[in-house]
Amino acid sequence: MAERIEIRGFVIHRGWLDRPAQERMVAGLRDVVAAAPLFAPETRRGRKMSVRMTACGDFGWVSDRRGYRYEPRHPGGTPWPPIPADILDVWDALSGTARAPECCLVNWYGEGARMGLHQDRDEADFMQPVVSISLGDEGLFRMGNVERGGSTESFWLRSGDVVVMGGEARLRHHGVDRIRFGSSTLLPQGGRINLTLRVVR
Ligand SMILES: O=C(O)CCC(=O)C(=O)O
Ligand SMILES: [Fe+2]
Repeated sequence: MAERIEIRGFVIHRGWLDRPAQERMVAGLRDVVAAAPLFAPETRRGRKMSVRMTACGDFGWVSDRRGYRYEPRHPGGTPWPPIPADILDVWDALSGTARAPECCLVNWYGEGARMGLHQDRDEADFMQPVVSISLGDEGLFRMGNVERGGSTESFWLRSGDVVVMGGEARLRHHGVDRIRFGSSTLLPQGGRINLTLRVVR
């Protein structure tokens, strides 16, 4: 059984996926990335984010000088590939909602990549949780408040951990300060993959 840890309403299912399940998930993601190549999103100011991204499902999240938004197509023009069944299984087991996820955002953290503190608020219904799956290298996940600023708490997420951001945690600020590059042997090239499942509309 995976251990359940709750910090500020973020529910961390420690070790939810065993190693074979993680390996199968990574294999499925290779097909996703082949159909929808990773890209480096640009902020509105024209800076490249350090995390590389792609998505699967009905929508993917894109960020460029026109702003942040969900789109039904990859920046290359093709529709996003479907969400693999084993990823949907995690949502079904842990989301606690009857709705199906419409987006699985794929974040790839190489050496030195990070994600600043932010809220996930481009979705229409904040009653729907975001379910986050970690694969590969460990990442230092920081959890803050709904308002900007104030105290934060951090937790090292490991490969196979799943975080459910729902209820009071849904609009809390969170981010990834850094990864421990090379701490996991799951991805031969190193790095960390984070998947976030979301209901968009
Ligand atoms: O990489 C993570 O663990 C968090 C990712 C995240 O917060 C996001 O994609 O919105
Ligand atoms: Fe987020």
